[in-house]
Amino acid sequence: MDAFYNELKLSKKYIHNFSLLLTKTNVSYPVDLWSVAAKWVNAEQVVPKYSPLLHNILQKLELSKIIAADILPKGSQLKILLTLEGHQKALFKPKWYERNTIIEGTVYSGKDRHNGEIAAFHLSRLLELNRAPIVSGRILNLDTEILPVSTYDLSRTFYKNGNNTCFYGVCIYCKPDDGVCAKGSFLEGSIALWLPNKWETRRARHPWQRTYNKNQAMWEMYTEYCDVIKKAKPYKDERKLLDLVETSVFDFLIDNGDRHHYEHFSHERSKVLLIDNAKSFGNPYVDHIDILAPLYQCCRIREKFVSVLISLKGKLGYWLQKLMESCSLAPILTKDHLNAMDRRLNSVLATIMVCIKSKSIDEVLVMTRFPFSKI
Ligand SMILES: Nc1ncnc2c1ncn2[C@@H]1O[C@H](COP(=O)(O)OP(=O)(O)OP(=O)(O)O)[C@@H](O)[C@H]1O
Ligand SMILES: [Mn+2]
Repeated sequence: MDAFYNELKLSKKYIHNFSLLLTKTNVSYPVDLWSVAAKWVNAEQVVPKYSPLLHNILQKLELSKIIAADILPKGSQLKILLTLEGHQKALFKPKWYERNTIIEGTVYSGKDRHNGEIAAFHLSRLLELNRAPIVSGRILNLDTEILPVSTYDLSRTFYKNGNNTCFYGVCIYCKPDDGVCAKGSFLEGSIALWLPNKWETRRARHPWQRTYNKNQAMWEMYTEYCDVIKKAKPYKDERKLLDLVETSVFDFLIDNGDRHHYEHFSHERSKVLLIDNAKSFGNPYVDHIDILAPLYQCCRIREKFVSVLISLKGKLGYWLQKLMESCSLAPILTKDHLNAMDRRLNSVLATIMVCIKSKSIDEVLVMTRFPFSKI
């Protein structure tokens, strides 16, 4: 680690105290936790850096009474839009795979990994990005908690397979012969807190989007692709590009090669949000280095983010596991997935080193701390 600090000429005074992320409070007075979470949201982040009430909000997601269940007419994957007591919306993504299932094929193969959605939320905190909606885990009783409060559009997709309750929902890829089945009535999944309506989101095509077919995308053919993107309108202001570089590191660590679009708030200073992280943790023995293309093609990255990465070197799996320990569905990731993240983090740091060696440290690291720019 010292070698990295020395080589990157970063000051060691920026020590990141990851144990503060584990702080919890026992609130003995009534607090409207949904309002607390709503007030956390601003153009730059969805959760604060340290939030002792986060644990209470995660628990509330796990335990709140469900007052309505509906389809979400967006996206290609099966999910349920829930309304929880207190009129809080939440998005449920069902479990399709066991924790140790290895997804073979392309980087975007397979169905959603609900545990990946949970792990990604905690990783976003650990990396101090704080831009992923709050996600916990929950086991739903489809027969008693969902069906009685379901809209017709959702309930008409329910069916039985033996003793198991199943449904196929409404989405681009949702089909009657491709439903998900509970064990009896019980279905595990991730549950994400819906962002407040006043924070309107916009969707943009990711410049490093895959073609999802045998043809190569522009970014796969031209090593100078970043120079073209830098001149395009949304990226002339470098902040968005630096957000996408951070997103690429985040996605490489979780092995998400499916960020075809990204979302941000309509607010002009909005950072890129980390919504939809479920196509992750498919195979712990494979690293898809091309997910890092925004990093190695642009060779620009915020220095503050690099200092977090260095502090996590060799400890990323350990800390992530610690943050996820109190989740009701723990363990969330197998040891192999946690190890894979540490291995991938080393590749990220090596990539940054290569950038610095081929350019210069000042060209690669973007200073964001006072008294530097506001990027
Ligand atoms: N927690 C949330 N708060 C607010 N909006 C959300 C939240 N989660 C998802 N959305 C919205 O719902 C859309 C669909 O969700 P998501 O991307 O997770 O589904 P998907 O089926 O995997 O989509 P795709 O097929 O595009 O990959 C998102 O693009 C976003 O606009
Ligand atoms: Mn998706």
